Amino acid sequence: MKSGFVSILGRPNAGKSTLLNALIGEKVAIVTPKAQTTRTRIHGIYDVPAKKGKHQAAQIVFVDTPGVHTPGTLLDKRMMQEVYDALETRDIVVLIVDATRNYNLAAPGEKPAETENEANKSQFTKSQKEREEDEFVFRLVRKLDCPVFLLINKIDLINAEKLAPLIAQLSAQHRFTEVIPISATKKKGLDILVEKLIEHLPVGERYFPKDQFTDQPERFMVAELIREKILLETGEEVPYASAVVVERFEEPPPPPKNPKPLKAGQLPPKLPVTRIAAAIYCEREGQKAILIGKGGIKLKAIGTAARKEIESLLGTRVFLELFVVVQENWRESKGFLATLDWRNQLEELAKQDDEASPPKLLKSEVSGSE
Ligand SMILES: Nc1nc2c(ncn2[C@@H]2O[C@H](COP(=O)(O)OP(=O)(O)OP(=O)(O)O)[C@@H](O)[C@H]2O)c(=O)[nH]1
Repeated sequence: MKSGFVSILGRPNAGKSTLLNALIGEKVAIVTPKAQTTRTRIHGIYDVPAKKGKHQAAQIVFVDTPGVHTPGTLLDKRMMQEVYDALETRDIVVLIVDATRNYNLAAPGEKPAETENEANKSQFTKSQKEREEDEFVFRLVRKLDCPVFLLINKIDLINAEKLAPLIAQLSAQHRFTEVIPISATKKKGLDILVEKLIEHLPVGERYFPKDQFTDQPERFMVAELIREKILLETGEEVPYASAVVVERFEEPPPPPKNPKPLKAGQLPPKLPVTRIAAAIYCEREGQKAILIGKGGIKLKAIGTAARKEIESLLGTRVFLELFVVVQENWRESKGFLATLDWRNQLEELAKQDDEASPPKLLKSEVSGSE
């Protein structure tokens, strides 16, 4: 069989996480219309059976990455480090671009052209920044020594006649191994993508068990689902200044192995309950007030929406308690950012298990529960 790592690279909002979820067929990464939704590398594992006349069996480990952007805060720098790490440990890179955007790129090796709209300073800054970031992404892929695919995403949103010039323009940026137009939401072009990826993957054994679809443990997916609802429910700077840490995750006891058959008219027993407490961190009192909302209405909306999804993820009922904590300037705190990293949290939990003590609760203030 074939196996290997495929890193998904692109600007914020290009559709990386949507593509990952579409390929895996499960919600592995959260998706929102807001840029910079993804903050860490996330592995989605796709075990593909052989298809006669098309491809052999394969295990493709897709690595979703944060969107490539100019770092402002220390958090941004860490997000970009996640991108670089994903580029180092890969067999293939897929660069995903948004077909609805305009690309005004300098040719490889050429100095970027001057921006056209100097009269409108805010417009200037935005388009200049976007162009610089686009050019940076293409420079990144030009340094790679592995196959790089260009995926032109969101083709469901553009007129067909726009596609050929876009392909021609972007193909001039690099000698891409494949250029494939796709729609991640409509699942268009994904079969050919998988087929071509398998063609270019090395021969090798599975990296993960056959039935595993992500390396991300449940409790961290739970934290991400809560963060997704914060992103969807709040505006302005709140989504970017928020972080979620699951502080308590109490699974119900396993169901009896040989349950008694139900008697006529007897209702099935209620699903067991998972008890979860999570802290939502923000940077300022004002953000905390927004997150809680008048009379706790916002926190309740976040909790309700998150609970529903967590229940379907875990297959149990869920009691979800949310806390809002102000941690000033956490995006610039090296120590705090390290504790947010779920891989570090896993190590910490493993240590606590060794010492047979209950999971440590971070200091937090109770603000609402669902
Ligand atoms: N119409 C359409 N929308 C898409 C498609 N792919 C993604 N989107 C939308 O684009 C937005 C961004 O998608 P994400 O998957 O979160 O993008 P991302 O590249 O992971 O974003 P970051 O986490 O910011 O790096 C969401 O609103 C998606 O629903 C597509 O093929 N067609």
